[in-house]
Amino acid sequence: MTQPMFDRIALIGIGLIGSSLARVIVREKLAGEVVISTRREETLEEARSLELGDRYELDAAEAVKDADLVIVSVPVGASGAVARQIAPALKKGAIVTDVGSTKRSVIAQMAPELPDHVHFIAGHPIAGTEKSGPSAGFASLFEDRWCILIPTKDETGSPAMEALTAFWEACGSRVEVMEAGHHDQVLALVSHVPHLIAYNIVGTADELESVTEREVIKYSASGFRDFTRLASSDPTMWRDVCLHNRDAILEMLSRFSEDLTALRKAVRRGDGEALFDLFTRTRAIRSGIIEAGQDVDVADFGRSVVRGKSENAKS
Ligand SMILES: NC(=O)C1=CN([C@@H]2O[C@H](COP(=O)(O)OP(=O)(O)OC[C@H]3O[C@@H](n4cnc5c(N)ncnc54)[C@H](O)[C@@H]3O)[C@@H](O)[C@H]2O)C=CC1
Ligand SMILES: O=C(O)C(=O)Cc1ccc(O)cc1
Repeated sequence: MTQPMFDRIALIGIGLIGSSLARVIVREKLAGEVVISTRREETLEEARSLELGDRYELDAAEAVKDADLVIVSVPVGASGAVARQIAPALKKGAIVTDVGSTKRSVIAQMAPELPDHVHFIAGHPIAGTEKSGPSAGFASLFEDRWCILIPTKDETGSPAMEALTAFWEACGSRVEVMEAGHHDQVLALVSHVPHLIAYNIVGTADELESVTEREVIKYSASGFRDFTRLASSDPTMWRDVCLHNRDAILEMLSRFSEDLTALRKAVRRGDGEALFDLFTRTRAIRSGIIEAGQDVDVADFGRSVVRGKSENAKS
């Protein structure tokens, strides 16, 4: 029998992401033992009844003892508290990582709490759904998805970095290394602001007195349905994302508002040429993404979009 990649993996937080990791770790036999910890007893019991791990601990410090890899999968606002809790129990040489949707804040919260004798490498799988909780996860979630890693200290090219890269690749992902600030800008544009737009449009529909709820349900075409899917995402997770990537989100929202004002003006003036030009440009971006399939390079996509260009997809 081949050796598992890690003797013991501790998963702190067992919602959509933590439980998907648990499932793929078991399927791919990536750990000798999987230890699961979460804050609430009911959630831990749910994980136990789903048989997601080998051991279940309410105390996160107990869970990380002797673990070679610790993956923190909690709402980003709880990262500092979790790091503080686990710090005294971490094994020398352990790899500590996370999956949070924002990176500058998570690193600022966790790095000062963790001892020098561990390797802290922040992470973010760009894979998810609008669902949450232990039963929402599935083993194939990370397949053909990008996972962004952000080495802290001098982990670039280190054995820990190589081991974590190999771990994500075994989960089916492609790994890209990125700087935290750049990650936060790119994700503000391609994920955080789109979620805010969805929350906003669904909120607007909810408040519009001239349109009944029945009509919204009855006539919603797939475009609006897509918004309702995003807007049903977990409120705690998205509140934390907004609070912890504030600057980048505000910057992208300003750009968005400016462009929306220009679009509004084109509609008001009946400027068909401006509307046609914009719709042609955006259609090309979509085709580029589809043609490139999973070959879209997240960093390139982000860089070009953040720069405001559309040469985003590798062909
Ligand atoms: N949902 C998604 O599509 C994606 C989420 N992420 C990130 O992954 C992280 C986890 O998200 P999900 O798994 O979707 O959330 P979830 O709501 O499904 O699960 C969160 C888990 O964290 C636990 N938890 C909350 N506070 C805790 C604390 N103080 N100590 C210990 N456990 C605590 C909860 O009990 C639950 O088990 C978040 O940081 C999110 O930004 C990253 C990629 C995709
Ligand atoms: O459900 C969707 O469409 C998503 O966008 C999932 C998602 C949510 C948050 C992330 O940080 C990454 C992926």
